[in-house]
Amino acid sequence: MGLRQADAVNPQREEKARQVVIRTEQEYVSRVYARLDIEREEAERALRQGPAAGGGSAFQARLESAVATDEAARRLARLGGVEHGLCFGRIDHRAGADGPGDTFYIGRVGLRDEHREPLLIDWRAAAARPFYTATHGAPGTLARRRHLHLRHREVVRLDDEVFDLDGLAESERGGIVGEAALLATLRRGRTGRMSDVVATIQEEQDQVIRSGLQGVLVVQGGPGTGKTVAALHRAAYLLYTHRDVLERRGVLIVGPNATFLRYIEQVLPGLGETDVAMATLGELYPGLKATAREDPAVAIVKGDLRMADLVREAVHDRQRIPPDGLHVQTDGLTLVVDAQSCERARDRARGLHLPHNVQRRRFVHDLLEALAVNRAEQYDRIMDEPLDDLARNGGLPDWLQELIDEAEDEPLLDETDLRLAKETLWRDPAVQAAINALWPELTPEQFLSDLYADPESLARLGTRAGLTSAESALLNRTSGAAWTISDVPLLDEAAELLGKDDSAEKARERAAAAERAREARYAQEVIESTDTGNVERLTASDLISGTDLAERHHDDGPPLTTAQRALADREWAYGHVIVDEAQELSEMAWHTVMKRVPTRSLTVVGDIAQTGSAAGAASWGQMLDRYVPGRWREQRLLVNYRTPAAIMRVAARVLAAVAPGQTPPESVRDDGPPPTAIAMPVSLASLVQSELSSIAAGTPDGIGGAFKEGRLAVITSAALHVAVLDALPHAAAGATPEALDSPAVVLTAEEAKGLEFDSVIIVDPAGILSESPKGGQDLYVALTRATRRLTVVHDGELPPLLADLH
Ligand SMILES: Nc1ncnc2c1ncn2[C@@H]1O[C@H](COP(=O)(O)OP(=O)(O)OP(=O)(O)O)[C@@H](O)[C@H]1O
Repeated sequence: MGLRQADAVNPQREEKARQVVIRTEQEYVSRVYARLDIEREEAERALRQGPAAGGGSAFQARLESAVATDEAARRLARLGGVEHGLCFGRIDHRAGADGPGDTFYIGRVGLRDEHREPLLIDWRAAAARPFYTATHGAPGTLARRRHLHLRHREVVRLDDEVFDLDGLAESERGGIVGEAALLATLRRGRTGRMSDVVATIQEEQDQVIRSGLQGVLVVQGGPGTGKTVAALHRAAYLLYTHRDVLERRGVLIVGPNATFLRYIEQVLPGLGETDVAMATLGELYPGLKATAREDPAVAIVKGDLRMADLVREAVHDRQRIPPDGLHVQTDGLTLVVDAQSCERARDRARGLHLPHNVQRRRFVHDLLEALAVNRAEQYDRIMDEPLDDLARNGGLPDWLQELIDEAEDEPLLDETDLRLAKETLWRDPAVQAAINALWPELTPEQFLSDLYADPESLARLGTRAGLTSAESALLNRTSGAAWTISDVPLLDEAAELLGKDDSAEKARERAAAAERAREARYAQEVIESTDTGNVERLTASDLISGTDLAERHHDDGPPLTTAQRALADREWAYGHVIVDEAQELSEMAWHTVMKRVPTRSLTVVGDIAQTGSAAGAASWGQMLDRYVPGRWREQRLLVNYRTPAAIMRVAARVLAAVAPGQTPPESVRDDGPPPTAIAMPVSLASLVQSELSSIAAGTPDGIGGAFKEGRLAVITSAALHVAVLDALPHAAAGATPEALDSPAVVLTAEEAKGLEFDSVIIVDPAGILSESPKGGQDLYVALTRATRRLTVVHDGELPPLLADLH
């Protein structure tokens, strides 16, 4: 990692030199903050004042106001998020023959001074890259990398890595100080929220973060290797580097659950990005928040790709032909359309290759036409009856016969007659009911609910989709049961195949489109002519397109961000999608995710060894080859930044049993007490109390104080869950976003996924192992959540996998 302690040759002289260097850096950092304040004030003023008064129409005034407000609000949001640790690094390039090398300060945003000279380089800019990539073996042109540690706006410590002492100017050679910045960061107490690591990104992570936008990047890494945190920094980097595409199309981050999203939600704002869509899998179908649990056996079936065939078969099955033709009673007549005509209408509608509800319009029209013609024929026959009698009795004069013959050559209904007849028929509830029974208009929810509740259809259609009868039977449930996460891809698939008959809506939209295009053109002109002051446009969130703006401000009400619009639209195509804990996604879930990103620009982050979901991935190829055969690239992260080595040694034995091919990541931390095992009976409340005291006692932060932060989790088997909760009345229960704020929380292994705690108490490891087919993975996840302390509480013998515990 290239971290190096300073040699303390003469402590007094070192200290003095250190103080001088800190003072110099303080001056610079104060300038940077002063600049930030000025830019914030300017943005606030712009927001308060709105646009300069000008002539023009009311619309023009509204739009100008919108442009200025939008611009200022974005600047403020961006500048507001970067206060903490604004400037965290400095790089000094080697001096050359023509003079001293360049020095750059690296920070969360780019800032320029009043002369437009760079004051702070955005960490994502190319000029900042050596800060992350230089190593002692390959320092490039760097002479030194310096980490600046701030408390509020005060410089409290510096960590230097010197690559080339000769390459530094004379005045810079003294005062090389510091403890490894990375280790200092890692030793901090947990706060219940993930924070960004922009100051200490490691080289292997930097490669992930700055990997190209195109294609599928898989980031495979063991627990604590920084997959999540690297993926979030990658989102910020991609938005910065490809803002044209990504700001319009948006970036989506898919996380395993709402708690996890809450856990990571501060990272992107801290990096100056506030406009990224975040959703759980259960939220990918707009309007639904599916959280209900699914039986693992059912989840396996629902996650299988054959379900897409079942949904298709079931949609087709709702397009029916009456074997004896259609018979409808109306106006005292029985109208009839024979089976062949119904079949022709169905095939014609299907031939459109459009979604069910859209094809239905064609089918309804054709059947109404057939009914109208049949009605006209019946009327015709009734009218003709007296004449037929006359003809039979030979009483029909020649002139009348001629007239009748001529009329027979005419169509029964002209175009207008036909349209009116269809309209009249459609108003008759009996006609509507008869046609709806053959080809109903369906919502995805109604459709899927009906299907689940119909064992006969499930069995029949399941066979066509390649399901066994046992698998089909597992899908059966009562109508109205709560939606589960495994239902979401099926609802999504149904929505895709059913579509919406939005012809009326479309007509209205077309009428409005011309008007909007005019507004967009004008908005673009306003943007181009708006003076944005001297804030450097360094982050993606600063720019908005004219079309965006016209759309945002078209309706009254609060403007929508790209992320908000994208999340509300099932058919939104994102510019990039990041999937975290991606090993948990089923085939059907991938099917849904891939629909959201037709360009296949994805970052897939996970650990195959941690797959806990019954329908999850056994390998990345199993899930991805179908969509990007041989075209996904994999990057491995090999260093564990979370779990101390002593705990990881215990976890490694479990890993060897559950995923023999996988190597555990190497722990960068080697601190903390060895993990321990305690046999029941034990007072959980006292144990929790003493663990909380241990972590509150704090780890020195290297700055001089002790952290009052620190979190504890009790991870338990389902069997003992209730008993553990009873024993710990003050602990938060379950993975709720609020639980993150509690010092102690009781979780299952599944709920603990992706999270971390200073101290972890695992209760009933044997229970965790036996409760699910992937119990080994669950135990591995539980063991690797601790950043400092691990205690295992067991009943009876310790499982042999944990024999290494004291
Ligand atoms: N470069 C870094 N500098 C400082 N801290 C880091 C760095 N990389 C990772 N960390 C810290 O290590 C911990 C683990 O990171 P993260 O949760 O992203 O790992 P993960 O690979 O997603 O883990 P898991 O698979 O167990 O969920 C976090 O506290 C994170 O802040």
